[in-house]
Order: sequence, then structure tokens, then C-alpha cells
Amino acid sequence: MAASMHSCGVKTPGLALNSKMIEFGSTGFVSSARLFSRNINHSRRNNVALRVRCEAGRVELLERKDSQAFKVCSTTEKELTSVMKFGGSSVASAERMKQVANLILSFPDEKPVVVLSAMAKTTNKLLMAGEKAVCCGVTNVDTIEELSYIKELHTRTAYELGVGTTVIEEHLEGLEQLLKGIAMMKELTLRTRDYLVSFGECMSTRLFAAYLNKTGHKARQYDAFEMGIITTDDFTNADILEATYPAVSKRLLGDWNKENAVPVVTGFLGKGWRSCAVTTLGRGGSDLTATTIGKALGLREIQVWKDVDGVLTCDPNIYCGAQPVPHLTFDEAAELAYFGAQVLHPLSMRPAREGNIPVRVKNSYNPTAPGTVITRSRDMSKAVLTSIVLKRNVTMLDITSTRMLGQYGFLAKVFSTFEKLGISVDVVATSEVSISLTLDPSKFCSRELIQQELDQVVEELEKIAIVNLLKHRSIISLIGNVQRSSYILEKGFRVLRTNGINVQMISQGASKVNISLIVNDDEAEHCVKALHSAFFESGTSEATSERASGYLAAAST
Ligand SMILES: Nc1ncnc2c1ncn2[C@@H]1O[C@H](COP(=O)(O)OP(=O)(O)O)[C@@H](O)[C@H]1O
Ligand SMILES: N[C@@H](CC(=O)OP(=O)(O)O)C(=O)O
Repeated sequence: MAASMHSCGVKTPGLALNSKMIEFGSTGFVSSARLFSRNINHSRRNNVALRVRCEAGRVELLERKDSQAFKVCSTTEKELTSVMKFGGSSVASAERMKQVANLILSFPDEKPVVVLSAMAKTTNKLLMAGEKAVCCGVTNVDTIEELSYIKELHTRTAYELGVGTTVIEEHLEGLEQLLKGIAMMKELTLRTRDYLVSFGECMSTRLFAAYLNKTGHKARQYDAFEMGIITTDDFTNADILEATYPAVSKRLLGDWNKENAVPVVTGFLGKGWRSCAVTTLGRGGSDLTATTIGKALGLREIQVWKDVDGVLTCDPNIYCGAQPVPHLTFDEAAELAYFGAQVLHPLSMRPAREGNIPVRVKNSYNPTAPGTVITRSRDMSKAVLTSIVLKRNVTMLDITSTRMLGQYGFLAKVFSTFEKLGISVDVVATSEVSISLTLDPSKFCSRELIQQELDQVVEELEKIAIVNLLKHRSIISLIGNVQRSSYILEKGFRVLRTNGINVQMISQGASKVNISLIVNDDEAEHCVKALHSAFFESGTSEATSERASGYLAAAST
């Protein structure tokens, strides 16, 4: 289809607006066709927010936020269209960076904001180098193996990309200086840790932008902490603040309108609003950077490019027969990420859901695979189980009130203890006098503090209850259509019983997309495999759920 544009006046009740109408012809025009097929389009220009419906070649105005003159967003104009985020696995080497550049350029109608993570392994190596620097002495910093690895990787990549090392020299020198500082101080604070890992994203984006420029495609590198990503000062796990959205929009759109250079932005990083220091958004945080930018600019789509064919039915490291899930809702994806599926950052769905922007999870190693599309809603009529997620090494607490039945305030007292100690709870099941809940050790302040904090929790709770602390448990989350929870539970428990597994706690989240089961760590992988085989390989996956419907129909008669 071809799109032609002509000016017209769109009249809506109470508003006479100047706009353009898009008409579709009959020859190929990819981006307009996409606009057409997506049906609803959002546009933000000159502080005017529009919602338009594109149907039968016409653009109908649904909503606008003020009464100034505006233009309907047209893909024939050079507007930023999407975010394309590439994780560390996608930019692991010069060869991979070249392929990613080709991939981006293979969508000539896309005008993306590119978000990059650090080159694969870099973040872990930086953290390791920091740990070693604490105790190796200033004079030995240059012998730290991880420092040599990072220097060698980035220098080689610069040469192989043909961009020279000038763009990263300052950072490589700065990194060594920082490690010497850590060695001198003999300590690595959370704040320093964030500054240290930021070198990874700062270097990958500089190399990539330089490569695009070298190949004749105008690009501009941005450090997120200089570009308006404003966060809390919770180093290593900072939250994005609202002020980010207008700041990012102003900066990126302002520059784009002036110079039309592809923005290449560091994922994972932000700037603490009080400290003004570099912060990070938690491991895997580049996904959150991508959705935040997508929402800030009101873009059409957010793409996160990984090394797998989308979100899979379970972790492929647990079971290699995991299959791609074609469609998820924001709620399902958020639950899946929160309960441990490494593929998405736990908070990354929030901005996408708020902006109602579809997120597409794609494989940069296999770009033609359809991937997973994540949207606000989807057809659940055939959905049973979508994905199985495993979170290992959780601690479970059984808390039984020492008072009589019917005592009010028990739950409040228990939860106020967690609030006081700043510890978050994952899964909860309650009766009138007892509570079972799980705590995620990865959310404790630091590894060394885990036992100390646990002892403190138990000590506090023992003032009002008998406490039983159970370590080395796993949460298996069944993400799916909880309208079919009885069927999922019946089948799931049958599988677990056959395999001799004793479930120690069960909880169905208020989100209604997740049933969580707690089992011993050493049984968990086996459970996931058995459940996967029963739900996805014996004809009761989403694609073939009729038997489930049949079961429900039979059960209700
Ligand atoms: N349910 C799942 N679906 C897809 N990938 C998963 C799932 N659970 C765990 N993974 C792991 O997540 C990895 C992708 O996430 P991540 O490493 O953060 O990618 P990137 O670094 O490219 O952003 C995959 O390689 C896979 O091993
Ligand atoms: N480099 C950071 C941020 C990130 O998002 O990485 P990735 O996209 O490779 O998961 C990390 O390793 O946590």
C-alpha cells in the first residue's frame, strides 16, 4: 500500500483542528501499512497528545489533550518510531555489532532509538574486578585478570569495527583509575559499584555509535545519566522517577529534530536525583531503559532483542525443549519476570503498560522468528498455561500466632515487621492463625547480611508467633489463564504426585495470572521438566487447549 497525504481540517466536538489525513493506495509502503494494521496510533508532537484510529485508509481522531494546531503523526515524516534494545548477548563482539547495525538498517522505515547493554560478560567482569581491587593493593590493580579482559575485548572490538580506540580511551583509563581508587580505599560501596559497572554501557554505546557514523549513518551516543533518566538514589536497584519522562522526551526529540541522528543510549543507567551520581536499575535493567524511553516519546513499539526466539514456555537452560510464546499481556509478562524469568527485567513492563505501547521480544540471532508480542490484552479463550517459571534459593517462613483463634491485628503485626526491616515478601498464604511466606534472598541488602537479616526477622516475629524458617526452597510459578485454575491445579498436582513431589505451599496471586507452588530446591528442576512435558508436550498447551475446555465443560455439568 502507498500512503499519500493531504491537509484537511478534522472536526471533533468543540475543536476545529488543522491536521493531515493519511490515505492508503495500492502499492507497497511498509510503515504506513503497519500504522494501518495497528489500528490505534499515538502521537506526541509539540506537547499535544493524540490518539487516532487508522481504519480503511482513514485517520480518525479519537482524543487529544489540548486545542493547539497539530498534525496527525505520519510515517512519511522522519519521526522516531520505536525503541530497539539489544542486550549484552546481541552485542558480544565486533561481528555481532555489525550484524545488529545491519539489522537496524534493514528496517528503513524504522527510525529507532537504540538502547544497548554492555558487551556480554562485561558487567560481571567489572563487578569481579571491583571485588578484587578491594583487597589486591594499588600496585597490583593492573594485574587484575578481569581488567585485562575488558581492555582487550573493547580495544579489539574498536579495531575490528574500524573505529579506532579514541572513543573509549578515556573510559579505559578512567576504569583503571577507579579500580586504583577502590584498592586505595579498600572498600567498594554500592555507589561506587554503580559507577564501576557504568563503564560497560558507556563503552558499548560509544563503539556502536562510532561504527554507525563510520558506515555513513548519522548516530549520536547518549549516556542515560546525562540525558534525563532520573532515579531514586537506591544504588544498584534504583527506581525511575516521573521527572524522567518529560526530560528524556525534550532531550531526544529536540536533538532528533535538529540533526536526525540515530540516538544510541546506554541501557541500565540513571542519575540519582539527590546524589547526582550514576545509578543502575538492577541487573538486566536495560529492558526498563527501553520501555521508559518508549513511554517518554510515545513511540509505536518497543523491541527487545535477545538471544532466544522470544519469551519461552520455560527457561531453556532448564529444559531445551522450551517453545516460544507468541503473545502475552503486560500482566503475564510482568508476573513472569517478577517470578524469575531472566528474559525480562521485573519492572520493565510498567512504562509500556502505562503508555500502552506493545513490546516485542525478538531474537537478534534469528531475526525472522516471530518472537513474542506483549500487549495490554489478548484473546484468552484458548489460553491455559503460558509459561512455567522457576525462582531458586528462596527462604520460606511459617509463622503461627501464639494467641487464640480470632485474634485481630496478627497479619498487620507480621507485615509491619517486614516493613520495619525493609524486607520484601514474594508469595503469601494465610489462615486465621498462621502465615506462610517466602523471602527472596537476592533482594536482601547484600550477601553477607542475609543471615543477619533473617535472624533479625525471626527474633522480631518470635515476640508474637512461633516461627519456622525453611531455607533452600524454590517457587514454581504457573503463568496462565487463571479462569482455568482448577484445571491447571488438577493437572499440575497429578504430575507432581506421580513424581513424588510434596508441595509445601500454594498461592494464587491477586493478578489472576499466576499460581505459585513452593517445593524443595533440589526437586525444582525436575518438577519444571515434568510440568512442561505434561502441559506443553501432551496436547494441552495454548495452541491445543480444547481438551481443557472439554474438561471444564464436563466438570461443570
Ligand atoms: N522463560 C524464558 N524465556 C526466554 N528466555 C529465558 C526464559 N527464562 C530464562 N531465560 C534466559 O534469558 C536469556 C535472555 O535474557 P538476557 O540474558 O537478559 O538477554 P540479553 O542480555 O540479551 O538482554 C536467555 O538466553 C535465556 O537463557
Ligand atoms: N549490563 C547490565 C544491564 C543489562 O540489561 O544487561 P542485559 O541486557 O545483557 O541483560 C547487566 O548485565 O545487568
